[in-house]
Amino acid sequence: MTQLILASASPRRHALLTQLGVSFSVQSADIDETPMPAEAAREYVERIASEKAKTVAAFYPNCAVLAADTSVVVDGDILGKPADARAGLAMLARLSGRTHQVMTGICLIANSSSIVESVITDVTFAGLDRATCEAYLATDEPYDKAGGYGIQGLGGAFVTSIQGSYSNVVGLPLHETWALLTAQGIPSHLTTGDLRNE
Ligand SMILES: Cc1cn([C@H]2C[C@H](O)[C@@H](COP(=O)(O)OP(=O)(O)OP(=O)(O)O)O2)c(=O)[nH]c1=O
Repeated sequence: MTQLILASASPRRHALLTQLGVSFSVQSADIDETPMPAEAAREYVERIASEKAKTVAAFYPNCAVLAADTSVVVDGDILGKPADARAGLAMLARLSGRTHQVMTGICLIANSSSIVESVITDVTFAGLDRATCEAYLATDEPYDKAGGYGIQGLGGAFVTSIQGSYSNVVGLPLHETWALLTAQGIPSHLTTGDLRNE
């Protein structure tokens, strides 16, 4: 059976793939994530996910490799991880009281082919005051997350509604990932009926 590698250092992605009951190992891919000039958000997350997968696949040609990239998108602008509290404050101010998109590109290299797709979730934030943003930025939660918030943590308090996949916001859309893996013959507990570890 083909071995699956998750090309990611993200603990959220590890937890989500584990949730699917898929056997995998982990190799992080360190790549330059700078957007190209005028690159559209969807192209960007798909390109970065592909580059992460390719980087790891080059070392493990006989394995299947899964990678993802998540960005927050507001008015077409791509928000990555805030470098510091000042950048985080600017991001939260842009997200306050409105709807933005969270886009995740996923790439699976398996059986000599590379498949890439992206999933979009609309996330609506309540209006945030400066003191609340500053209190949030004093925690360490925002700094390793696109857009400077985590819906699965304290940042969930800012979210009034979402439309689309929740797991996509956290970094790996479960349904689409499962469908991609299944199409390439990579089994999960759903294919094997093995729920003993759940
Ligand atoms: C919006 C949002 C993002 N995130 C996370 C998901 C991703 O891990 C991260 C975006 O950064 P990414 O560059 O997509 O991923 P990463 O650097 O964490 O991991 P790797 O490249 O090694 O796979 O933001 C949340 O955990 N919650 C949220 O609500």
